[in-house]
Amino acid sequence: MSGEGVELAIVRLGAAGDGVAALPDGTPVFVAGALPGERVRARLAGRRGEGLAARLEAVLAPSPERVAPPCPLFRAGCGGCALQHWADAPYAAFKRARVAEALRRAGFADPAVAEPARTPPRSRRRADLALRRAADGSVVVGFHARASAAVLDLAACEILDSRLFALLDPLRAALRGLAALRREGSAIVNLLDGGPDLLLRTDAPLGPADRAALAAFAQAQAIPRIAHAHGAAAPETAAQLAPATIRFAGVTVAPPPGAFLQASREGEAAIVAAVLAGLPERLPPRACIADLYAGVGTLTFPLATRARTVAFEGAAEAEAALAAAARRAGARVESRRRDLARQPLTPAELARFAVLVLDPPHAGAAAQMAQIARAGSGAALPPRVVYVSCNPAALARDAAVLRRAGYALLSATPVDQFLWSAEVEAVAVFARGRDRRA
Ligand SMILES: C[S@@+](CC[C@H](N)C(=O)[O-])C[C@H]1O[C@@H](n2cnc3c(N)ncnc32)[C@H](O)[C@@H]1O
Repeated sequence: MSGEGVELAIVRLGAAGDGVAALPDGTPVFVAGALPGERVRARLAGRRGEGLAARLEAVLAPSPERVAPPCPLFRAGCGGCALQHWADAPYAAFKRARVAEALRRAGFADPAVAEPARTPPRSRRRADLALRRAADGSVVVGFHARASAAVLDLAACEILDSRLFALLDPLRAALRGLAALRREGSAIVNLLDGGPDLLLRTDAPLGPADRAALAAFAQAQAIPRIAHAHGAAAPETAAQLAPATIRFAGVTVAPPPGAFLQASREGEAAIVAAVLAGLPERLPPRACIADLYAGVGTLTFPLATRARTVAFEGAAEAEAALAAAARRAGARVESRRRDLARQPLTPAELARFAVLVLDPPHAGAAAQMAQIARAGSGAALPPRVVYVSCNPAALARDAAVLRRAGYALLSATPVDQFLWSAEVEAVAVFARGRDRRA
């Protein structure tokens, strides 16, 4: 069947942002670049999950919601964006619907889902870029092409913060002479308060000449820190001109190279605002908040302005950065390094907290949710849960556990942090027991 040309009627958009049609036998077909309501010609290109993938060849009847994509690389297939060709109103409604659908799947019949909090173009302050050395020795720096291992050179970009985009040309020039980059690598760049923090991962070790070149590059571009890792090894600092720091609720944190940050300042602000709005209006003086999957403290320090907060994080370097920042600032924060997949908080541990905040990775918080399920609906559990999700499928699974444990859904706020992608984040607030009726 692969290679066959077909005409398809697109009925909806799938979770990855592809148009979805059905073959006469009901098999779903996923067509990147096609929009709901369109009739398209496509070529079948192999299996994809339960269905088939197809390459878009022509839009025979375009949707009135189709718009000209703002970035020239979008048409070339850059994987940084999936939905630039869709009008803003249906695009925003799609993001909201993904969150509503996840909560419905969790068993909340008519979920109250707010309009998405939006983030502007050119505001992405964290990017994981692929590096490929070309045959002529030049280095391609960019995102992977959609559904392909190829890397598209980022000659234009509508999502990256312009300060990061401006760094790409000098980065290409610096990498051209870097012996440690033989064929391929990656660059994670985080825009911190003092400038871009760069973590380069390459396929050969760094020699003395490379170190000198990176130091000169850092100097010329006012980059506070460049770290390097060879393959999967732990990063080491290659050049440091100034402290690499970022502030959360007035607390200065020194994150490790490549640390997780919310993707944009605006996204972080929207998530923090929704998390704080999800706390009970009045917290008793001795109330304690648990912040699970705390990273370097993006949510912890804002939460600590409202009550004593205990942060749990599995990555050693992130937890150490959070703990050191809390100590220096004298914040109402206790920090614990803990692998929550192997050692989730038990029902007895959870019972001491007035609020449980969770911001798990993409896979969700299955082990932690199993503890909540184990506690049963009569057990003492935190009366309030604030769940920060970056994956509607995981939200659906985890919210279903909360519902069965007696939690009601109070609110849900989608956050569109990954502009023009199909991703959507959300802050969902749940309450139980007396708090449920408050
Ligand atoms: C989505 S990030 C959230 C970080 C932080 N809340 C923030 O807003 O920046 C998820 C965090 O979970 C941590 N994590 C992943 N798996 C974990 C585990 N099994 N136990 C504890 N932490 C884990 C990651 O290191 C990462 O810091």
